[in-house]
Amino acid sequence: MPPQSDFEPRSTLGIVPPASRKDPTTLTVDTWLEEKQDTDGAEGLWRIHDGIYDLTDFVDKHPGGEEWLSITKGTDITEAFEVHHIKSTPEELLKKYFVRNAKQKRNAPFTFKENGFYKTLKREIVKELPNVPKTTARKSVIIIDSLLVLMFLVSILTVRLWSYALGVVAGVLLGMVTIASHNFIHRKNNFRMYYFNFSLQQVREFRISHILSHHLHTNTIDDLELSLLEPLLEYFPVKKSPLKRYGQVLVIAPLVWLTFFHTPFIKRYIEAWKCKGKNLRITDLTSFLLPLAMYLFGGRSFWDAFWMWNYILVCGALHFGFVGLHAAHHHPDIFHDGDVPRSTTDYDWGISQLDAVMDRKEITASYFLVLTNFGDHCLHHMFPTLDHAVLAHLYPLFKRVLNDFDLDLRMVSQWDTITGGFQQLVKITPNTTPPDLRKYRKDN
Ligand code: HEM
Repeated sequence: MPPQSDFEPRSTLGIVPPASRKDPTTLTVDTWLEEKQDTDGAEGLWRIHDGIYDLTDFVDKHPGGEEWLSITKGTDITEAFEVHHIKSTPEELLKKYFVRNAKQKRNAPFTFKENGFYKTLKREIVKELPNVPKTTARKSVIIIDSLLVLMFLVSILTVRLWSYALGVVAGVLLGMVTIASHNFIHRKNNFRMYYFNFSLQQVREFRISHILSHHLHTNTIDDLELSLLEPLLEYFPVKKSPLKRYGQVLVIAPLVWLTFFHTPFIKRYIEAWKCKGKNLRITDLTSFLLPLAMYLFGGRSFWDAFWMWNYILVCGALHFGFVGLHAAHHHPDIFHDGDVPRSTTDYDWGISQLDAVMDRKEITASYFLVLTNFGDHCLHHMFPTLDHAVLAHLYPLFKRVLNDFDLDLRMVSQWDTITGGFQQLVKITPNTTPPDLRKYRKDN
């Protein structure tokens, strides 16, 4: 493993972060992918566990889409490979592309042992899936499509009636559509994933920062969703002045939520100017369908529609930012890199997810809330290609496997994750013991 440099926090998991982690002026999803090539020991090809694979001839044939493989060339895709496939066909196919054993140790301590927690749970899920009614996933489609239509109608009415109150409703609908579209981004390309672009964010960037980084190395120094918030919001338990600790909670956090949609958009276009548009996609144009409809059917000038669209974006960003950052990952009892981990050499990836997630009782109780509030978070992290409506059927089985391994899914209240998020922001002392999952057992 390459030596760790002087980053703060030093990863207690032994992960070497990308070189530009501490430099917000250069850290982007693209520099992260590029710099992973220096730390992952993939020898210019694709690394899975300790094998090097040449997937060049397979990239265009990949049933999940070409993009997943083309953007990850030169990196370690172990976790991505393990969690995005439910059946064993990809493993069989992979053998054909083996080139040699890797020379370097993996830059992460996560393992997927056959009899370990994650692989056992996956095998049980494969057995259970045929019992889930085929029509289950339709529920998600009906909800997201209805929300989308409502969002367009309310946004147009916001301009027609020139109502800032209605703009707040349109913003909340935009936030909900954005969150619900996340259910579709983890799979092979499909048109509903582009609903995400109405928020000015971009599917391609999200697939890197959220899916390939945050989902796989959650709350570690390699989690781009945390690094991209720094130095404004620091969720890792690092040294901070009192001004910074409380300033983050009272002033900076609300400002970050308000600009959650505009900031990545502006950064993307600054980057596009530098790289001659290589980071842009024709599908990004979907972002502008909402303001176009507001202008065409709103009955007011272009600038009026433009102004109201931005107002709706800010309201939607506030909703999305607040919900997203208080959904599941931040609480003093949740593992953040810098805390003492469960293991630095043989850390079952599924257990690392249990350590980095808390689910919320009120949200899990309603499927509408699950889809629009990043619910069923732990199961979704572990099986991201399964529709959220399918995940709802898997809880009895999940609980059984958890019991067999004497593990727990921490179920808390929404209030706990909101207050926990703020407590984590002011926290400066790392936890000296690994997460105690049983602490919340009585609440289940
Ligand atoms: C970065 C690594 C990879 C990612 C993120 C990824 C992602 C995906 C996704 C999202 C799907 C569609 C699943 C769905 O919509 O239900 C898929 C399907 C598939 N992938 Fe991959 N993949 C990766 C690497 C590979 C590799 C290396 C192979 C084999 C050499 C492979 C073989 C397959 C096959 C055979 C399917 C269709 C069958 C199935 O879903 O089990 N993938 N992949």
